[in-house]
Amino acid sequence: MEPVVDAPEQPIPDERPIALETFNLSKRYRTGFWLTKRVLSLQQINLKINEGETFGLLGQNGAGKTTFLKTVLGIVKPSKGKAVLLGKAIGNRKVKQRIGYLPENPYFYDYLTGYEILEFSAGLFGIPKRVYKNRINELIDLVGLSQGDARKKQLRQYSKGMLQRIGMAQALINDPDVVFLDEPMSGLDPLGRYQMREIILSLKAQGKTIFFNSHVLSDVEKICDRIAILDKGELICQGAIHDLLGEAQGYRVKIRGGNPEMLKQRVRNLKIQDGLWVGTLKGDAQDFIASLRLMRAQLESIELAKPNLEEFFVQQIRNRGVA
Ligand SMILES: Nc1ncnc2c1ncn2[C@@H]1O[C@H](COP(=O)(O)OP(=O)(O)OP(=O)(O)O)[C@@H](O)[C@H]1O
Repeated sequence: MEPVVDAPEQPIPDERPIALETFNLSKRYRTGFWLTKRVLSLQQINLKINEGETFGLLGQNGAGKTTFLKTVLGIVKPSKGKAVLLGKAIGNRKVKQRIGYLPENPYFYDYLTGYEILEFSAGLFGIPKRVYKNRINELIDLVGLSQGDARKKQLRQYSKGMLQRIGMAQALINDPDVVFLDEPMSGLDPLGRYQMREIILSLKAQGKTIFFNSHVLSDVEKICDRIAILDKGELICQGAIHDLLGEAQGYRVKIRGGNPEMLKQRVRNLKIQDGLWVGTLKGDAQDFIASLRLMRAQLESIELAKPNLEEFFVQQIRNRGVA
């Protein structure tokens, strides 16, 4: 009789259709007076985002986040590689009808009022008046500009936060399936950030695919299903936040006494807290415990700790010896 062997556990495939996929997407800018200098802003990026997913692209200043976004939207031409958005190559007109985009620093005709700029955008999409009248009112409400006379004010009288909100409304005028947001929280005060998060979460609840660039890692952690980190144009990791943080977990220790130089060799982010050394173990916990006597240290506590996204981000960048 054949021995019964348990089938190996297969990962459950994600059945959702792919909203965006890039294949070795690369961008090299030419700069300098004679355009002889080259900046490699994106290096062979392979990224996949499923429909209905909220995806955050993280990276330091100049990492290539905006370049990535502009490249997949067809605003910037890739030097190599390709991207497929909603099943079509970059620049497809029908696809453009189904996407919304909030640039990092949106430019508006600032003599138009909030209502007029939305009317103008609706016109660009060919949305009939009977449809856009209601939609504009709903959007003005959604982005929190329905109070007072904001809709009637010219945009030159808007604050940075108000401009960001009207930019968000503009990005949603065509009721897009995929929304691209470049630093949507930038320039917002804490209440504004909270409201922007709520708007993004409501779009997520409607099943829209949301892609956004951000520096504000606490927001990303609250909103995103998956993230990727770009560093100097290279993708250094991507995955579900839960999985990435889970893999990066380590032991957090509290230690009494001990030689700080020796402790630093074994404990990351070592600092003093309430008279104890505190940090995260670099290597094996058993080895560390065995070496405590040598370091003249006493272990007060040891616990499994998941880093938050900010710690994870810093760790990833440091591991590349960049930060
Ligand atoms: N039009 C351009 N011409 C030349 N170089 C450019 C151009 N746009 C961007 N770059 C360069 O490409 C690199 C990536 O820039 P990008 O704006 O994509 O980064 P980012 O991650 O969005 O930065 P930030 O967070 O500061 O907005 C930088 O070195 C930048 O100087």
